[in-house]
Amino acid sequence: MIPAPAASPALEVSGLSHRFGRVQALRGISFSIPQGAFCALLGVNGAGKTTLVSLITRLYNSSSGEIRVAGHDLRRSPRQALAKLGVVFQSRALDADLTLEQNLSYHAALHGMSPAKARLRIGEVLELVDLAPKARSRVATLSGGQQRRAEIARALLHRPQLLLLDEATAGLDLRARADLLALVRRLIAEEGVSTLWATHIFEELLPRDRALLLHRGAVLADGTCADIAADRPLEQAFLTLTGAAAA
Ligand SMILES: Nc1ncnc2c1ncn2[C@@H]1O[C@H](COP(=O)(O)OP(=O)(O)OP(=O)(O)O)[C@@H](O)[C@H]1O
Repeated sequence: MIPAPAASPALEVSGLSHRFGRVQALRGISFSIPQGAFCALLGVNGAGKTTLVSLITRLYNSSSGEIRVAGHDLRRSPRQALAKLGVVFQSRALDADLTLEQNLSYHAALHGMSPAKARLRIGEVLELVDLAPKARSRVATLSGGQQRRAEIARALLHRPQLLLLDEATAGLDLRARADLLALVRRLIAEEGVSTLWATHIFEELLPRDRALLLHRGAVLADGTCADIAADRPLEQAFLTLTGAAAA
């Protein structure tokens, strides 16, 4: 294995394509996310967001192109690349009948951590997501927002450099959404974790946030929300851009 250069971007995607039978879901897309950055992934239904997330998590193999996580090529060094990746899926990955601590111990063991290391790290991640007092609570007894934070704690166990969140705030109330987003922004600032955040909720984004707008499998815009919005509300810019591209 060739060691990754120290200052590699958290994620580099180049010339990535994928097709499902006759449907070309991604058409040679390229972009990169530097270390310690937040990037929103936007696009109408069917734009290719889930396909992109599935290729980065190696659920599917791409037909062509390259994905590098923290400098590690996902095809040639999958173990090293995936070790740098934490994922929060839309669906739940924690067992609701077990306590938070039991769930995290199980996932720490999957990452090959010794019980002693796991205990330490579980304490750290629960502090990070403000759930330390809930360690012995069954996941089923946590609120929706707490459960999403617990999922983030799970995703952080192995100290990833890139956190991938697929509509992590879907179904949460306004307060829980704001708290979750504040947590992710704190992780970026304090832990240097980069984030790719797939969302349909524009109010979550700040003008300075980077956004990648996918449309029909291609990158339609890549820049700050302020640049993409160009003096319009972001939502209106999104509708105009995707409408014009569809015409
Ligand atoms: N398993 C599959 N088999 C066939 N076609 C698929 C499959 N998964 C996705 N597609 C097609 O690939 C294209 C991209 O879909 P994808 O799910 O990546 O979009 P999306 O941006 O995630 O949409 P949404 O916001 O609805 O989740 C669409 O045309 C979709 O119909």
